Amino acid sequence: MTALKPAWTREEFEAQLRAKGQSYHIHHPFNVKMNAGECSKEQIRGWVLNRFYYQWIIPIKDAAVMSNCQDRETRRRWISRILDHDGFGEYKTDTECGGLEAWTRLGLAVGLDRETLWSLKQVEPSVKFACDAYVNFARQQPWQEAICSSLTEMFAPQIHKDRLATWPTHYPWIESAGLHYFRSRIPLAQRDVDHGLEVTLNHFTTRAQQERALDILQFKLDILWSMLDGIERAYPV
Ligand SMILES: O=C(O)c1cc(C(=O)O)c2c(n1)C(=O)C(=O)c1cc(C(=O)O)[nH]c1-2
Repeated sequence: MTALKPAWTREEFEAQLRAKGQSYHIHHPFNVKMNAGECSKEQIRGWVLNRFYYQWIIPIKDAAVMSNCQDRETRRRWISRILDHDGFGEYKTDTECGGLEAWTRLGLAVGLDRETLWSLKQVEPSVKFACDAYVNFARQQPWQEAICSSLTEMFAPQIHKDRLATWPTHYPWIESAGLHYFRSRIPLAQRDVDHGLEVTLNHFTTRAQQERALDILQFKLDILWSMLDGIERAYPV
């Protein structure tokens, strides 16, 4: 009989989750190429167009998390994620416009038009399947597991900062206002991660549960990685 492994402490568990950053899509060859200034206009447009589908599903995924969540305090905090992306009110400020609109501005800045983006018609099937797998996971699994899967956001501030640091030099043809989305996400991602980690560290407490959390995070990392695989294949040059 194998002895039960002891649970990791909160600190050890968080370190294990953070160590998963080594398979974040920041290391995907397409992302490395993009931030090294080696992508063509077509490749940048292809990435923006396909990544729009991820932006599209995020608020739907967050609504799925809420629909499964029995805890009012969690819902009170989670709801802001939907507003972050869909916006609210009168479209008077960047915050009211929301992330989908900011991503649209990025699309316009790289030379795509709104109709092409919002029709979703040119999204690669493999990118669509990968994103839909994330929504389905949130619909079908307990809300704590769906929240754990959002923890790839731990690694997102760096990828946004990399784009802000490299794109203006490498891709001067992109109007700088188009990069607002990346700037806006840095503080929001930090707030999301604080909440996501709190839920995850509180919920997954036995060693078996903690290992399950690592598998969930890997599943989400694989979604992001496969999206870039699909984009790289569709836009080879
Ligand atoms: O540009 C990126 O590489 C990237 C990655 C991720 C992520 O790690 O899931 C998110 C975002 N951006 C992002 O902008 C965003 O709003 C977001 C929400 C979530 C989530 O899982 O709920 N991930 C991400």
